Amino acid sequence: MHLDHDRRGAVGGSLVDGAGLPSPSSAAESGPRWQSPPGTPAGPPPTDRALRVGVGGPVGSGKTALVAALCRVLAGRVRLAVVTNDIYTTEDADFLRAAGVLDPVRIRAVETGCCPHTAIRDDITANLDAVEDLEAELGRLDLILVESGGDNLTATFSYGLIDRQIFVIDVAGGDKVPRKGGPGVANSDLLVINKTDLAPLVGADLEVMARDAAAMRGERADRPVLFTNLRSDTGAADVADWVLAQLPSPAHPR
Ligand SMILES: Nc1nc2c(ncn2[C@@H]2O[C@H](COP(=O)(O)OP(=O)(O)OP(=O)(O)O)[C@@H](O)[C@H]2O)c(=O)[nH]1
Repeated sequence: MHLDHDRRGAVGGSLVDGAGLPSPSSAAESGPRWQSPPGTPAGPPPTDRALRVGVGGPVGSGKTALVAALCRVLAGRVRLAVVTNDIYTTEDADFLRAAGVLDPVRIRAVETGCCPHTAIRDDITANLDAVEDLEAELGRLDLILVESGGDNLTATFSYGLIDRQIFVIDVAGGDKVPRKGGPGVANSDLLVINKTDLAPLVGADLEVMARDAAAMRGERADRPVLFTNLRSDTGAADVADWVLAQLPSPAHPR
């Protein structure tokens, strides 16, 4: 398989056959240290409340761009709301409101005042309050996206807050990032590798990233890897399809 710089694909899933990929690099060959033990993938989707999907990843990887893209695709198809997290501001919520991707009343900002991972993993109270407030005010929802503040490769969500988690990394840091591993790269329900348009500028090899991500994640069909270029929305529809596939039943109209 050849991944050109503007093409999205998947490994560990059904969208791209990883059979033609080069063999794992030596770093990945030693085996993922963060791979989920058998039996710990996300459970069945809830049927009595909205599906909660966390979007996490390093600073600037494209989490807000992905949430905006998902809102553009999904807002007309499901009853959707968004919670954003920033440390000291409401920057991401303000961006989404200004972009007009979702009715502003459906967007709630959490100011964590602390390291982003604390608010999505250690003390999830503020985020749970925001999610429950949205559900109380807006009535039955199908989907709530919870965007974490930008953190690092160790930051993942508590499954007490969300039902599925998307981890977003980007190409700008070089093609070494997937083989550095960490729980987001190895264990997230969906790994998104964004900014494929920057690959030629930073000398990143997308095939290496695909191969190392697959090695870290164990090439599980239920936990794919998708490549995106959110400058041009390339791949966003595939992420949206993955999100829709997590819902318990056919999406309700808004
Ligand atoms: N070239 C390029 N730029 C992108 C892409 N996706 C996002 N960006 C830009 O990258 C910057 C950071 O994007 P955000 O979506 O704000 O990233 P984030 O992960 O939400 O950032 P934090 O919340 O600060 O951690 C912005 O200037 C985006 O316009 C992409 O696919 N390609």
